[in-house]
Amino acid sequence: MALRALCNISARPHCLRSTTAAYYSTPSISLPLSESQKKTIYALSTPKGKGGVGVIRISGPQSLDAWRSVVKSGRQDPEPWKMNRCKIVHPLRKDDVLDDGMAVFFKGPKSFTSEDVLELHIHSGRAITSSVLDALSSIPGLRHAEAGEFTKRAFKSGRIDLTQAEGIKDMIEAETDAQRRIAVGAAMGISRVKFTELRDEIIGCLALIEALIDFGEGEDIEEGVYDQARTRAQTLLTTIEGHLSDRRRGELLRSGVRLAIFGPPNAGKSTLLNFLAQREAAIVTPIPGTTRDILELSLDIGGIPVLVGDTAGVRETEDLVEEIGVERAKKAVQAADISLCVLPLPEIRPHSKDIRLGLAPEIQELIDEKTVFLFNKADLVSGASQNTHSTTGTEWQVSLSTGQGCKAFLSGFEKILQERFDLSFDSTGQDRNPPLITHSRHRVHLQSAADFLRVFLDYGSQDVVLGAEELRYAAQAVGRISGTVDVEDVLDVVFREFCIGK
Ligand SMILES: Nc1nc2c(ncn2[C@@H]2O[C@H](COP(=O)(O)OP(=O)(O)OP(=O)(O)O)[C@@H](O)[C@H]2O)c(=O)[nH]1
Ligand SMILES: [K+]
Ligand SMILES: [Mg+2]
Repeated sequence: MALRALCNISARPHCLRSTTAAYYSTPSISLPLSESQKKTIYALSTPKGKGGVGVIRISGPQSLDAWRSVVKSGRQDPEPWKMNRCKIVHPLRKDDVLDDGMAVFFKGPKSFTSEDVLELHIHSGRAITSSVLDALSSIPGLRHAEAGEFTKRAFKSGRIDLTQAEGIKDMIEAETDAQRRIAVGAAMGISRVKFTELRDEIIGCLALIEALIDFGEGEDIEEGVYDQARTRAQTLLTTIEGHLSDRRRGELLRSGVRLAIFGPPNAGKSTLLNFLAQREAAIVTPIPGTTRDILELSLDIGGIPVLVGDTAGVRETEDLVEEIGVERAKKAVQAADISLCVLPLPEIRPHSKDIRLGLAPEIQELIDEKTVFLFNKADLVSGASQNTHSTTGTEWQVSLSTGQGCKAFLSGFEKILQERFDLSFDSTGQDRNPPLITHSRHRVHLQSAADFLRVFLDYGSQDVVLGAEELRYAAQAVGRISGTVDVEDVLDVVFREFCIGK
C-alpha cells in the first residue's frame, strides 16, 4: 500500500507542485511600495562628526537625477559601480562647490536596496555634511530617510529576509568577537537558509497530506502517505526541539551573559571586578561591607560579552543599608547565567575536602550548578598550590594582590564560558555549531511551529483536513521568522531599532 501511495504521488508531480508547492513556494518577497515609500531617500550613513570620510547614501528612482544635480565629474552620467572623483555642488548654484570627493552609482537591482543607489563619499565634518544634505533636500522628490529605511527597502525588494536585516543591525552593534561572528553569519543568510529549509520541509509534509486529501479515500493510499508525512514531521519536530533546547546561547551571546560575583565580605570580590575590568571601577577597602549596591560592567571575556555584577558581601547584618545590598546580591546571583563565588583561601583551608562545609549557610544556599569558585588571597597561605581544590576545572586559587594564578584562572574561566554557552571553536576559529535562535522573536515562532507539529502528530490521523491546517500554521509560524508572511506587523519591531542611514 505504501509503495502504491508513493507511485501515485510521483505519478502526479505536477498536481503536487501546482496545489501546494507553488502556493507556499520559498519566498521571494516583493511587496508593492506605497507612494511615500517610492520617493528617493537620502541620509548620512556614517556617524556624525569629524572624520576622514563620511558617506551619504541616496536610494530610489531619482538617484540618477541626484547625480546629475550634485555630482560634477568629467562625465554627464556615471559609470555604474565605479568610483568617480568629483566635486559635490549645489543643484541650484553649480559654482558653489560644497566638497571635493568621490561618488559611486549602483544601478539597481545590483545595489544594497535593489534600487538605484548613489553614494557620495565626502569629508566628514559638520558644515560639509549639512551643506550636502541641504543640497539634496532641494531636489524635488527627495526626502530624508527614516531609521532603518535603506535596510527595510532591501528587505521589501526580497534581497534580504528579516533574519539578515537583524544580522546587519547586530553586526553594527557587535562589541565582541562572538557577537560579530553570529551577526555576520546571519547577515550572510545562514539563518535564512536554515529557517527556509525547516519551512520547506513542513511544506513537504503538507504536500503529502494535501495529496491525500486530493486523491480522496477511494484511491486507497491513505496509510502509506500519511505515515510518510508523519515520520517526516516527527523528524522535523525533533530538529526544532533541538534548536529550542539551546540554553538560549544565541540570545545570551547577543545580549550578554550575566555573571554575578558573590561571596562573604572582604573575600576580594571588588578586587576581582577591577582585575577583570583592568581599571579601578569598584571601591576596594579592608573594611568588610564596602560594596553595597550592585556594580555592573559590560566586559568582553574571551570574546564573549559578559555583564559582570559585583555584589555586597553576603552575611547577617544589623545595618539596614547593607541588608538591602545583601538582598540585592542574592537576587543577582539567582538571576545570573553563571555565578562566581569568591572565597578567602586562608579561611577555607581547613575544610578543603568539601568547601561548602566551612561556609556560612547564607552563602551555601546561593551555590548551585551555575557556580564556579575562586579561592583568593593565596599569598596569605604558605604552600598554596593552584590545584589543591581543582577537581572539576571550576575552581581556581589566586592571589589578586600578587597576580599569582590569575592567568590560569582567566584562561580556565574563558574556557568554562565557552563550554557553558557552547561556543566551541575549531582550529580555524570557526564556531562549530552557531546558534540558530539569536532573537527571542525566533524562539516564539519556532515554539509555536513545534506546538502545531505536535498537534498534527497527535490528532492528524483522526482528521487529515485539520491535520493539514496544523501543518499550514506550522509553516506560517516559521515563515514569520524570515518575514515571508504577516510581514507588516513584525516590520516595525525589527526596523525601529535601526539607526538613520542604515
Ligand atoms: N593579601 C591579599 N589581600 C587581598 C587580595 N585580594 C584582595 N585583597 C584585599 O582584601 C580587602 C578586601 O577586598 P575587596 O575587594 O574590597 O573585597 P570585597 O569582597 O569586595 O569586600 P566587600 O565589598 O566588603 O564585601 C582589600 O583590602 C584588598 O586589598 C589578595 O589576593 N591578597
Ligand atoms: K571590603
Ligand atoms: Mg566589594
